[in-house]
Amino acid sequence: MATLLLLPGDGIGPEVCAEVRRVAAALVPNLNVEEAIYGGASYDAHGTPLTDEVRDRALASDAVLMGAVGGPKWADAPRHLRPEAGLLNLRKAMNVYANLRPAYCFEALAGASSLKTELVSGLDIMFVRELVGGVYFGEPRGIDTLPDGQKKGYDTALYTTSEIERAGRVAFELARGRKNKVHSAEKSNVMESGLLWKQVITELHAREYPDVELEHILADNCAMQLVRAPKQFDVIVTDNLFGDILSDAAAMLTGSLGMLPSAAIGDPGRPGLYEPIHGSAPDIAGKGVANPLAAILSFEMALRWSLKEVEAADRLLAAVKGALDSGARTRDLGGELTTVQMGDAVLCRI
Ligand SMILES: NC(=O)C1=CN([C@@H]2O[C@H](COP(=O)(O)OP(=O)(O)OC[C@H]3O[C@@H](n4cnc5c(N)ncnc54)[C@H](O)[C@@H]3O)[C@@H](O)[C@H]2O)C=CC1
Ligand SMILES: CC(C)CC(=O)C(=O)O
Ligand SMILES: [Mg+2]
Repeated sequence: MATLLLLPGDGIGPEVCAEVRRVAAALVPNLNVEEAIYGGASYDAHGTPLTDEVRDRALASDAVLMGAVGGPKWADAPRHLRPEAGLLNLRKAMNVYANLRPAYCFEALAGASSLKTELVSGLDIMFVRELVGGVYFGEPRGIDTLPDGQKKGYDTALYTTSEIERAGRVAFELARGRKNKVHSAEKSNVMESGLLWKQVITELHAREYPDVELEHILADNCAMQLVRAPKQFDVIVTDNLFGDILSDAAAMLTGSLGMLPSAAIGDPGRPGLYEPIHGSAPDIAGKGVANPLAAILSFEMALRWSLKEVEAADRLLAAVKGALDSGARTRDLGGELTTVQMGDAVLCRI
């Protein structure tokens, strides 16, 4: 029996993960769903956002699905003990270096926002965000006091050839099964790590993927093009920081940040880490109004990528589509459904 480890985390994390639990029970009753405490909740209970025990359970499971971590309550915790540090440490420990973030617009939502229907109808972008390197992990970093009393805050943006290559490979492979086009986004005009990124992707493309169309794009232009003409993109491969920001922006093309799931994968055979791309949303936490679809769709990705339950994944995707087609909308989508009611709308179609 396969094991899914649920890490609900903080804020709306437990609310959206409760819906995943209900969906999992109805859809794949033979799946062993376990749960563990993590993030700010773990810091409160154990003094650390990620205990060794939870890390080891994650590594031993078939897939991990987390809600979200963080919030103002832990803003003053030491940097290495903040909930977000627990998340970074888990990603690193699991070595899930490629974060797939699909910005897919359900047809029912294409005309629902203030965005023009023709801009987003049929939108289907796959971000491949490098997830365990770059400026979120680079050393040295810190805040030091200078001799004149000023302070200096600094981070290190660092990539190696192999880190770029393995993310690039995932992007090119994915593109081959899609529209065969990769945009590589960086800032090679101002950053050395960006220059290396461009060189390595260029060489990898020439050597192993000449059949795939490759275009290099500066990350700031990419942000603008995502808003201007998003359907020009198929696969976008980019670093940890730009991928974080560009995918949040693209979420709004799909209707809401509450719609975008993600799959973080590493080497074949290793467990994947699945998470909605949104955070713990402290502004709505505890109100029961969060959109659970990003978490439910992250479970759909777990079924597809790690648990090899493709038929169940297809059924779940159809159920989400059916719910949206019938007009089910949480507040972020302009409706009035609660988190549980949106869960019900999906469940009754499974
Ligand atoms: N993967 C993770 O665990 C992440 C954690 N964070 C953490 O979350 C905390 C809050 O960060 P924010 O900047 O506020 O970003 P956020 O993503 O939590 O929220 C941004 C806005 O989107 C809304 N939103 C997010 N998810 C939603 C959903 N499912 N349904 C409806 N509305 C939704 C929120 O209400 C808020 O107005 C911070 O501590 C941050 O570090 C942020 C991003 C990712
Ligand atoms: C460490 C996370 C809080 C960074 C983030 O926003 C994300 O991974 O989406
Ligand atoms: Mg983010």
